[in-house]
Amino acid sequence: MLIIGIAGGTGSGKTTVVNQIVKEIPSDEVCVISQDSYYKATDNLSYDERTKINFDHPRAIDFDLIIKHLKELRKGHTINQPVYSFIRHNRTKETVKTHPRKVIIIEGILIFNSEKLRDLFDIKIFVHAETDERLIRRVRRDISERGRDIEEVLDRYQNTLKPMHQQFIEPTKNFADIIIPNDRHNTVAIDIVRSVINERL
Ligand SMILES: Nc1ncnc2c1ncn2[C@@H]1O[C@H](COP(=O)(O)OP(=O)(O)O)[C@@H](O)[C@H]1O
Ligand SMILES: Nc1ccn([C@@H]2O[C@H](COP(=O)(O)O)[C@@H](O)[C@H]2O)c(=O)n1
Repeated sequence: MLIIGIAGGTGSGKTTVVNQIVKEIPSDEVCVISQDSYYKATDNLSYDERTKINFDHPRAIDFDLIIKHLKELRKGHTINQPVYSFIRHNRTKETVKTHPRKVIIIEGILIFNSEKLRDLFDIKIFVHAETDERLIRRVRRDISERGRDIEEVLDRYQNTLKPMHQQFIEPTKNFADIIIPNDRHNTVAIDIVRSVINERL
């Protein structure tokens, strides 16, 4: 079994890179876990209170549950991965059965922040894109897919996202084995990652 962690700032292209890697691997040999599924449940808060949460700070993430689930998968057990709603800013009641596979990929902005989690990764990849490129992608994606408007995205960017990126995400690039420059679609880097996976399996 090979556990691959893919970190990088919001909009850097983590999900896109994961999809490119996964499409070349038979579906019964790979599973994907998203850190976004593991935002802490906040049923005790009102919607207005939830909109004020700093989602780019490590304390927003249930690292204990991610680590527990990865260890379960490593033992060959199926897990119930939570499902998160960016519209409601909360976990839903649904879960997705995620089965153990030869290759387990986990992606998220803060996954290199926890030492205990980092220690579970066989390969650590950081996806890099310039700040302005990430902001442009984030504006487009959050408006079209996550039910946001331009004011929401820019306020969040200025108040939490940018300072948290500098404090908690960018420094974790130093933990990476491979850094993928992703200002443009980087097919060479994806090919290299695929070869590394094939070699290790
Ligand atoms: N190399 C790229 N060039 C142009 N657009 C990209 C690139 N990589 C990702 N995108 C686009 O940017 C947006 C955010 O990408 P995504 O993979 O969701 O980022 P992340 O998971 O890191 O937040 C998506 O709309 C995606 O299609
Ligand atoms: N309710 C939420 C929860 C998180 N976010 C933002 O999502 C970003 C991380 O997801 P990516 O897919 O972009 O890596 C993070 O920057 C949070 O600000 C949100 O907007 N709303």
